[in-house]
Amino acid sequence: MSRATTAPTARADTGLAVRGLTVRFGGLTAVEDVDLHVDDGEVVALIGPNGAGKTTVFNAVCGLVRPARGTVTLDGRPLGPTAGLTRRGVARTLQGLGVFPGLTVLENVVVGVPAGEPRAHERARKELDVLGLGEHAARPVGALPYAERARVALARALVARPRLLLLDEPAGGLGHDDIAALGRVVRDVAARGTAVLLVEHHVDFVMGVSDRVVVLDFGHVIAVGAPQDVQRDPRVEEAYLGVAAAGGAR
Ligand SMILES: Nc1ncnc2c1ncn2[C@@H]1O[C@H](COP(=O)(O)OP(=O)(O)OP(=O)(O)O)[C@@H](O)[C@H]1O
Repeated sequence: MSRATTAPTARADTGLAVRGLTVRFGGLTAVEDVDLHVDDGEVVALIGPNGAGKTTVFNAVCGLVRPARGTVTLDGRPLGPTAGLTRRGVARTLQGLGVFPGLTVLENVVVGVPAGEPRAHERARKELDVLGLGEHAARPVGALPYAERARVALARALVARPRLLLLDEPAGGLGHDDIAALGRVVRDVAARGTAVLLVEHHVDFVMGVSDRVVVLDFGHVIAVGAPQDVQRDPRVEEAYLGVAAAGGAR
């Protein structure tokens, strides 16, 4: 059995590669020298206790924060600021979903089709059907329960047919059945060759859906490995799972 390790999985020329990422907010070093890699067709979860630096890494990948040091590349080319993400085949969902409550379900998903690509409405309808939202197409998103709104946000990301999908706490606020359904969707997306990076607190979801788990603590990677190996790693138990068992936050 392989053990969880802190060694980077280094293949910088395909997929997402984060190398030596250091981000500072004034005098605070939020993440330091973080390496991670997400290959095509792979689901990688970034976990860690509150304040470990997960969102900071995610935001650096999205171009929302500027690293003090390090690089973020997709297929060997630097990932630029947010505006360039769609062109590079990157789609993401955000905590709080970011859907437009006054627009219909269909309109929200049409927004996700990259500008200039044909048959936007047809594509959006297909995506809604795949995610079981077809019957809600004409309803305002604001009228839907949270779980359906979360699926609209996911549909909007997927309709872009991303080659890299970034999910920020996708299981947050969902019940057991919706989390199971989300897991199936994420695995289907990866099976089509998409690289998936997710930040998530829900340990069972992470363990069920991920090929690899990267554990952050105090801004450093403390373990990388298959979910079952990471789960047994004493450093992780101490830093994260033990904390989660004791109540979630430190
Ligand atoms: N914009 C900011 N300005 C100053 N400090 C920040 C900023 N964003 C994050 N931090 C700090 O950086 C560290 C890492 O925060 P981050 O939000 O990345 O952690 P996290 O693992 O995502 O936490 P959580 O699970 O609570 O979302 C924390 O100490 C946090 O207070």
